[in-house]
Amino acid sequence: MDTNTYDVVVIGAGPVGENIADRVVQGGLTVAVVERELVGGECSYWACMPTKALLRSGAALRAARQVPGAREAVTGELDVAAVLRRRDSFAAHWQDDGQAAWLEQVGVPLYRGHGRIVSTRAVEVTTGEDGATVTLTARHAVVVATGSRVLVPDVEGLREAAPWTSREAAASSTVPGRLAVIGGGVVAAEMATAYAGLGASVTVLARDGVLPSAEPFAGERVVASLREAGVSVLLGAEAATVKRAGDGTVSLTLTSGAQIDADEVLVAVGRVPNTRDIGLEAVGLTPGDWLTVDGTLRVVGAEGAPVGDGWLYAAGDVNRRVLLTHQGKYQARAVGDTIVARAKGEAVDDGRWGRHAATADERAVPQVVFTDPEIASVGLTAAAAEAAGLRIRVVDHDLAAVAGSTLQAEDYRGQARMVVDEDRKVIVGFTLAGPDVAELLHAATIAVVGEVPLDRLWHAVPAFPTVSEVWLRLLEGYGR
Ligand SMILES: Cc1cc2nc3c(=O)[nH]c(=O)nc-3n(C[C@H](O)[C@H](O)[C@H](O)COP(=O)(O)OP(=O)(O)OC[C@H]3O[C@@H](n4cnc5c(N)ncnc54)[C@H](O)[C@@H]3O)c2cc1C
Ligand SMILES: NC(=O)c1ccc[n+]([C@@H]2O[C@H](COP(=O)([O-])OP(=O)(O)OC[C@H]3O[C@@H](n4cnc5c(N)ncnc54)[C@H](O)[C@@H]3O)[C@@H](O)[C@H]2O)c1
Repeated sequence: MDTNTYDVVVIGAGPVGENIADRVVQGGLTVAVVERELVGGECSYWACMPTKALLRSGAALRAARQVPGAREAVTGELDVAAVLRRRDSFAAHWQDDGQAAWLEQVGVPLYRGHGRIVSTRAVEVTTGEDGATVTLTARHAVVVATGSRVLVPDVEGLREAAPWTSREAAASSTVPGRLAVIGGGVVAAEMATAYAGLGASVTVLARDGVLPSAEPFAGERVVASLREAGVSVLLGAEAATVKRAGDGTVSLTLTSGAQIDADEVLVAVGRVPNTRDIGLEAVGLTPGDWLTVDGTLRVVGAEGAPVGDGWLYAAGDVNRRVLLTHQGKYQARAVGDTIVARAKGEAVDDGRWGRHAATADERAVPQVVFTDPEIASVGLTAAAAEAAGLRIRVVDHDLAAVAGSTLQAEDYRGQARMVVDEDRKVIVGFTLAGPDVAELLHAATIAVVGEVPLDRLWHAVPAFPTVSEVWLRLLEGYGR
């Protein structure tokens, strides 16, 4: 038997590629994984984990300062070196031995190198700097899980100024004195929060506002608290030119003519797919494009038909459905099980909420933005629900007006919003803004995914005195 032939070949060992391999092995097929950097991908080393570690100490300090008794015990500021050390450990010191060992343990061969599709079901891996290659052949499927990287916009001088991307922001061993941030999305909001907490003087150029795709109150509360923390948030501001001087200072000239000087500039205006050099031309697709997929995550061409006989799949960031680790891993479970089912000639259950469909990607995506306050949301915002043609009713409640919140912290500030589909009497969207609301989100996710009728939710009684009592207040606000 050709030892380079497997049932499935996965290109990319980020969180998504790892989980695809796991499902395929669980299903009794063989699989090989190709990775050119670190097993674990962006999330483990330069995204979710290190950034949340950078944010967590500041959040813990704020929480302690909001509770009399604990407040008095806090006698200093953040220990920056200790925060960075903890971050380093959460990034596994940028070593992937642990995750590579896991692949070995579950019986998945790892090919280290750059993977490129060369023909139907064949992936060539360039394994070393000498250009040595090995070709892997898949009996059933190839899955592209190559993720995404930062988008650097065409701002004059920006590339030459060697800006920070999310990678440098996540992994820096120093805190710049002055940090300018271009962008107002999730990365910009979280990194402005983290670096302000670590002592940097931060300016945010939020051309399109802060967290513009969330409920408006979310962005407003984050802007207010960033400003309270000393961050200069310039709404509507856009960089026109960027220049780094010999002493390292970066000068940004805005379209308004104003100038901002900083020690580093972080660019955080979105992502592009890692598809430039993966052999898409070999299957009639355009290198550099996001991959479009059908309901079972098979890559489709311009006409909407699967590539070839449907042997090519794409999951995670690279298909642009949802750029979040947990949704990518959810897709991984679906795609892994689908490939196994098709290989065994079993029926594929790709109907709405079917075992092989990633239905939640459409209308039930949970996300937590770890700013101050935390923004936890699932499903549609009111604006998105209206744009989707739903007849909705919005119910808001002040999170501070719940017994559990008053106990949680002095001067607790927050807001909750429930978006109800009036025709079906179910929740289609839920957003919480407040300290420590992240862990409240899953209840809302279950209500949205389960399409639990409002009159049944009255029987889901929140414990007293918890912040979850906001559920009762929202139902009372809606009326019985
Ligand atoms: C700063 C930041 C913070 C984030 N925080 C969160 C968060 O808190 N929660 C959350 O859910 N999401 C978060 N995300 C998003 C999350 O990181 C991504 O959604 C997730 O990493 C996508 O996983 P993936 O496996 O699709 O891609 P990736 O993690 O990008 O992994 C792809 C892998 O493929 C490899 N690869 C690429 N091309 C090739 C090739 N040709 N050959 C071989 N290997 C290749 C890469 O080296 C990489 O290891 C964050 C993103 C950023 C930028
Ligand atoms: N906690 C989390 O879940 C988390 C944290 C970080 C990142 N992520 C994920 O990573 C992805 C990337 O995050 P991101 O913040 O880079 O992207 P984003 O899409 O969240 O935000 C980018 C922002 O930049 C703005 N923008 C676009 N082009 C611009 C330009 N030329 N000049 C100025 N502003 C411009 C957009 O209006 C948008 O608000 C997101 O999809 C997000 O889901 C998730």
